[in-house]
Amino acid sequence: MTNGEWPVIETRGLIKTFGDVIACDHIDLTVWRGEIVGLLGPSGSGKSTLLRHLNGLTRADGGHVRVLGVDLSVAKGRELRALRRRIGVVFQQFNLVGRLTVMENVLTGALGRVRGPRYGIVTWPRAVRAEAFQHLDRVGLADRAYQRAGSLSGGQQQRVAIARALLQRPDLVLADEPVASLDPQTAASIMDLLVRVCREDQLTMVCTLHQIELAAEWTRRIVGLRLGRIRLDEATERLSAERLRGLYLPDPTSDTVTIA
Ligand SMILES: Nc1ncnc2c1ncn2[C@@H]1O[C@H](COP(=O)(O)OP(=O)(O)OP(=O)(O)O)[C@@H](O)[C@H]1O
Repeated sequence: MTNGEWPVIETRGLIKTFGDVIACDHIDLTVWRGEIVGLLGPSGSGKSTLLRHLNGLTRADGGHVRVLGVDLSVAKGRELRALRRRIGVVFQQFNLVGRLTVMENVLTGALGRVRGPRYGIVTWPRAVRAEAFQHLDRVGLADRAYQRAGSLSGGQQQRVAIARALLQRPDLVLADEPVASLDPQTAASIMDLLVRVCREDQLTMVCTLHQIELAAEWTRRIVGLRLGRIRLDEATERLSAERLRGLYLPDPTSDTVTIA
């Protein structure tokens, strides 16, 4: 699919091995600006490894990875740090500093553009504090700004993590199983929030998920991995539940998934 825009993510022949294990096996993936992509596949199929390549945390053994115009096969140092500032990451375990307030956690999202160490909320520029507050409001936690982050529920902590990612003013959001630690109802509300803010801010998102139902409901396109290979890549509305479940069949020889 193309929409006349430039690709935010482009991998060509991406290979990553760990000893005998081929975690990424010739992955060709193009993601266009504004797309909301669900990355599915059984445990060990290579989802996290692929995501780590997109963030420049892992370097490919072969092939090319280009993200937001940066060639990650060669980028390092300042260029890599500048790229990472444009990528908001949302983790399964939220990765907040529990003893700090919600507001202080959100403000760390601006560390890439506000120089110097910061000790306490008032040392941050007023405009950044206002922006952080706006994002807290968007995620529904304006009234919790001065509460310790560690005292919040899992769903609330993930909302704080989303506000922190938004304060980065990212172009791309990478979400690695953002709802895996949450109960079904909270998981749905977090997916709703993530997709809503991405649409509002015209952000591109790649989100690994374990729940087929959530991917079917909240993503526009599903990329399915199995044994390090892309086994399906289609608009979500065209994918039947049966084909999606096929990704998870235990025996590869009985795999009924159509290779895209
Ligand atoms: N640092 C590493 N060292 C050795 N093997 C690794 C490393 N990282 C990943 N692997 C292997 O690469 C394969 C893909 O792992 P990866 O974590 O990307 O899968 P995944 O689809 O994200 O799994 P899960 O859904 O369980 O998180 C697995 O066989 C895994 O054991």
